[in-house]
Amino acid sequence: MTAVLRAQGLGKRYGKRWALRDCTVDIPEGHVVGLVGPNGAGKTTLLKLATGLLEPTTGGIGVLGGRPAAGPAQLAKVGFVAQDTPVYAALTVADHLRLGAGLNPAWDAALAKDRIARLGLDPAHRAGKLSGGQRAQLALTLGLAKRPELLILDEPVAALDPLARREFLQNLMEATAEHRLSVVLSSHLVSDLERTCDYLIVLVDSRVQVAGRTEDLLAGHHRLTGPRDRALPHGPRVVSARHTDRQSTFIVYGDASAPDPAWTAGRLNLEDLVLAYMDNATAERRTALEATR
Ligand SMILES: Nc1ncnc2c1ncn2[C@@H]1O[C@H](COP(=O)(O)OP(=O)(O)OP(=O)(O)O)[C@@H](O)[C@H]1O
Repeated sequence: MTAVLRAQGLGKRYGKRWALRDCTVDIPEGHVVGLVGPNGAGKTTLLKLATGLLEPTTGGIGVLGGRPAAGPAQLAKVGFVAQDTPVYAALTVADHLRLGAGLNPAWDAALAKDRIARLGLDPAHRAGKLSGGQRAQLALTLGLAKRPELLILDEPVAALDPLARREFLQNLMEATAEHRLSVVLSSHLVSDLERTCDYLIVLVDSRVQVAGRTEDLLAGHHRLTGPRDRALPHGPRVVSARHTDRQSTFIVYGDASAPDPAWTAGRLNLEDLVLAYMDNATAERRTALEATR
């Protein structure tokens, strides 16, 4: 199966500071991939490397078997909606659709027209006069109507109200099922990803913390709760640890069927899992900082 995105030792540095480092992922096609992480984690950097808007400092990245932005055929296969959902302020909604039709060989005029009508956008309206959310919807319509094989969306729902957010994510899932579309989208909101994404990448402090199919990740991680003074069973890898005076709670990856009855194993939801990896990265940063003092 073709990898929709394959990165090997990928890194991007600005001056002395790494925006992304040691990124090795291999994402199969046909997924809605959620890229989640806090502000400044490196999400936009990874997405821009995938679209060819940035060149790597180290390593390499392949998208749908080609080099990002390598030529017209590669450009036609990948749609990208940037974080600020750029549109041309002086052009009308209809102008944007005409532009899309002129620039994209696989343009789906019916999809674009239908989506604009369903959103209640006036084709004669100038884009500069649309609300932030309406501009985002216009940019997203252009991305979908391009009929790419891979649609890359940087924070696509940030400007949308809750109803529009749910409808857009629903549309995305339908489009992936109908048109062999793969999607990579970034978000801060795990609740959005939980409903939509079947593949997850957690990025914190410029490094990929974990990546994989969400159902595999959820099946493989557990919460182990037990007395503070009791040793943790051997086997599973500890992702994060929290302690009170009497009790310890570990998020672990691996077989958590502990023979010691003092430990209780529980399942996680996606938010617990993401927060555990963020927690872990924060604790590591704190330890590294303390070591330099
Ligand atoms: N052009 C640039 N010059 C210098 N540093 C940059 C540049 N672009 C990004 N960075 C830095 O690289 C790091 C990663 O930024 P990036 O925009 O990829 O994060 P992000 O996860 O998308 O954040 P957010 O969720 O806030 O959009 C940050 O520390 C940022 O300050």
